[in-house]
Amino acid sequence: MKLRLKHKFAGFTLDLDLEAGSGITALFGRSGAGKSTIINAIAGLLRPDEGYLEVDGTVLMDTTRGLHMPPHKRRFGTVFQDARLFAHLTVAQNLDFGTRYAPRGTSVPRAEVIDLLGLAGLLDRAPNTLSGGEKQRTALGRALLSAPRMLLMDEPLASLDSARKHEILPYLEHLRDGPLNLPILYVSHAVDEITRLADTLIVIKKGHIAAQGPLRDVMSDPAAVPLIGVREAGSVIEATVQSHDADGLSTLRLRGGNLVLPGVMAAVGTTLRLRIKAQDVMIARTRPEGISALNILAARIIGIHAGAGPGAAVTLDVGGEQILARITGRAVSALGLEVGTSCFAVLKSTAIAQSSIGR
Ligand SMILES: Nc1ncnc2c1ncn2[C@@H]1O[C@H](COP(=O)(O)OP(=O)(O)OP(=O)(O)O)[C@@H](O)[C@H]1O
Repeated sequence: MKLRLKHKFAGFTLDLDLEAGSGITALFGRSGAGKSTIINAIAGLLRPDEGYLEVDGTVLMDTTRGLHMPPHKRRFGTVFQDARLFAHLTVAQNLDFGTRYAPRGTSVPRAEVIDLLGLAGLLDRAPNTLSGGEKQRTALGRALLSAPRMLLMDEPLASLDSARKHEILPYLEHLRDGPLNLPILYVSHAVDEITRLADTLIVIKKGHIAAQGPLRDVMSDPAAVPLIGVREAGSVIEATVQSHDADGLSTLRLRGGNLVLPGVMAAVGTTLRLRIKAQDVMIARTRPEGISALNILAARIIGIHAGAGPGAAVTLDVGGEQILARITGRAVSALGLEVGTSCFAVLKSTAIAQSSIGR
């Protein structure tokens, strides 16, 4: 789905062309970058001084022509930070409300949505008896049942505590990978959430697109480090669980070797995505010995990007997989690192947090 969006307010302008295929397209950016305004503008909830919105060649809004398609006709399903359920209706009745908005001739199988979101046991409950995660699942179900052309989600997990967040993430992964094939535009400022969920990443800065592309490409692009934030930046790689070992560690196979990590819950054979923060990767010219770090991967340097400060982002090729390391410029000089240098990436087992492991 292609969107062309331009909205002008006093003191703030949104101007972007974005493309979102099926799966999750994450909108990421600093506070005030314009992420929520983009969601509200697409949904039709704003009255800008000047505004234009085109979706797959159809103009939904053009203030120069006095055109402003109302929100319910735009066919976008919305889920916000607060679930915004109808308090006087049960979960089932809230879901009915979604169905009522589905355009004639379209329908999303209700049983499938209830099953996908685990709502079967909650249907008779009132919203004030639900946990935060259950409320969000209901809001998501209601949005899905309106048969939207796209789902707009604005920080849907931001008001949940960490346990509730981890309870709902698998539902979002199933929605992403499931049969509904719905494009989802997903706003979050949490990098761990985005690296778990997104297929495509769009970084917003001051109402414009600063970077966009497949999640793994943007995350491993050294130029994107300042946009993501130096502490959060890092590559996303795929690895397959090979064994769960007797000492509580698990061995994962990636293209360029094995990783040994704690706390991996997935079954042997499962392919997972892992975020490896650039600041957790060290580089050695020769294979280190007598070192406690269990993960030592043979690598070759394919890019060095000096930062504005003392840091440098080094892109490593590890068996065809790109891993980003953030080290100091001083270390780059001291080790004589250049593009083409063969080296070793060194990673502590505990460097990859449970929140950085997704399906
Ligand atoms: N109706 C409006 N009139 C004028 N300025 C607006 C209007 N709506 C939003 N803005 C401005 O747009 C900018 C972006 O705000 P927005 O809430 O979209 O950012 P955000 O990226 O979602 O931030 P956060 O992560 O903090 O929610 C802000 O400077 C805000 O003041």
